[in-house]
Amino acid sequence: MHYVQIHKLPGHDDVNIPEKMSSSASGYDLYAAVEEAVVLHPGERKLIPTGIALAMPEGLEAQIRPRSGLALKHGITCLNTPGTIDADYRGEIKVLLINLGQEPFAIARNERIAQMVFQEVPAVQFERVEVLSDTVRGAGGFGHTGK
Ligand SMILES: O=c1ccn([C@H]2C[C@H](O)[C@@H](COP(=O)(O)OP(=O)(O)OP(=O)(O)O)O2)c(=O)[nH]1
Ligand SMILES: [Mg+2]
Repeated sequence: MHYVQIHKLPGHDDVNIPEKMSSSASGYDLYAAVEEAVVLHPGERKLIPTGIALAMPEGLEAQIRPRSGLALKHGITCLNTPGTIDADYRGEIKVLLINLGQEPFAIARNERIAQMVFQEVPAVQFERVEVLSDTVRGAGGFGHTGK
């Protein structure tokens, strides 16, 4: 179990903190902390506040991912998916939504707009070499193994 500190930003006491909607869900749903309903017109993108900030242990990150229901029914997704929340970020978590659908989409306060998944992130140290080890794949990629 990892302990993550959560801070509710002033004026957002009424906004729910991220929540799992089933006991083994991967994602904690994020709630919109918009003051009043925000409309995303087709093709439009907007940064939606969540009213929360986190302090997680070093070695973790949080990913902001779309909700599939919003994507399927309304064409609403995260433009930068998965969004990266760094362990040392202390600002408000925001969600960059885009409307890829054909109809305007309204986001109300306390509506679930995306989900946040925590991941362990290994630290690496680069070791510069002149030659890399051989593999069967080698430099083949981008469809090299067939359709
Ligand atoms: O969907 C997102 C993505 C990022 N962030 C915040 C937390 C993250 O730690 C910070 C920086 O994100 P990122 O590294 O993706 O953006 P950048 O364009 O590289 O900005 P920076 O130069 O600040 O790292 O912005 C969010 O709140 N929501
Ligand atoms: Mg960055």
